[in-house]
Amino acid sequence: MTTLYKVHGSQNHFFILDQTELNTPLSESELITLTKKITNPQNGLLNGADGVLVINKATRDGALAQMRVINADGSEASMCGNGLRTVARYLSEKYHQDSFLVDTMNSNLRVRKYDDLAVRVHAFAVEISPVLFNKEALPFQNLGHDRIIDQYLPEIYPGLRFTSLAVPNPHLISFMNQAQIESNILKEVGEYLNNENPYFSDGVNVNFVQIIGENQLFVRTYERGVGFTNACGTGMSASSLAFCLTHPKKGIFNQKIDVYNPGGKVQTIVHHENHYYWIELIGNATFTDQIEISESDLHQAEFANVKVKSTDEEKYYQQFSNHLPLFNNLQAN
Ligand SMILES: N[C@@H](CCC[C@H](N)C(=O)O)C(=O)O
Repeated sequence: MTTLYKVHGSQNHFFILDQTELNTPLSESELITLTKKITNPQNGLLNGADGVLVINKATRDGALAQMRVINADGSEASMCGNGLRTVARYLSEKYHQDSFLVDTMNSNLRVRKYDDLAVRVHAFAVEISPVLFNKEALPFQNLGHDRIIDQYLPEIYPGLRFTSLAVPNPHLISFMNQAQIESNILKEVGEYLNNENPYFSDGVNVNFVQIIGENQLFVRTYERGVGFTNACGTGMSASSLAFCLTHPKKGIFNQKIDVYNPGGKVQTIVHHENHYYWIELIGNATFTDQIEISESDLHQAEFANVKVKSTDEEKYYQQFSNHLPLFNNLQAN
């Protein structure tokens, strides 16, 4: 038997699979089949999820373990901010360390245990980097720009200004008012750019942002490989950097920014050091369920005989999020 964990960061839900605990790790095709099946909101396990976070032995020196991110559609993402917080917690409890490096697709990233946000709402802070703006890194084409920072892009949506950056997964960000953020525009743009299109050939995570006040944002995300999600950690981090760059009177470098989302709230700190940007993402790492499954059922993505044990952490997370202020009709509480 082995154990899977159902977890969330700001209600961005994942299953954690620790391949180092298995006698035979899942093959690539088994991982994709498992992810597509277990994350399905209708027929998956525990109402599905946005992806599977896979833990392997580290491949880079200095890291405690490797994290891979498999999106719900079976594609692989280079990073996942909300997911990294939950993996950081898992590894912290497994190896009894509070501060360490996690090996991700492009680099080792720093993670550290953070003060609980409320009673039984455990939190971690994680590094989001490297940050890239060039069109090859996203990638984007046919837009007439090498970098997109606060540009009108009528090809994508008339009247909106966009900023695009990779952290290192790709994001397209637009600042807008409450009516626009609550409208159907995100669905339209997100679906268009995550299907065959002339501009973002690998798809892109689309983040629509409402400025609430100084160092305060609300972010709504259409996620590549997933669709609408309650929260996207890399998206909220990329949006915070775009905020500091394009609205410097309200978004301040090196200060905490409150980032609200339909699933709760995180905080970010945008750093600009030696000509490099990096973002610290701070938020909950909530473990809702522990799932016992036999290795052969795991290899076959068969869930009929699993044993699920729920924790009490969701109740405490709900108490925490019920006390957050409401800014629009998109928030869950
Ligand atoms: N929700 C994640 C981002 C997951 C990756 C994304 N779907 C992609 O393909 O880039 C987060 O919390 O950062």
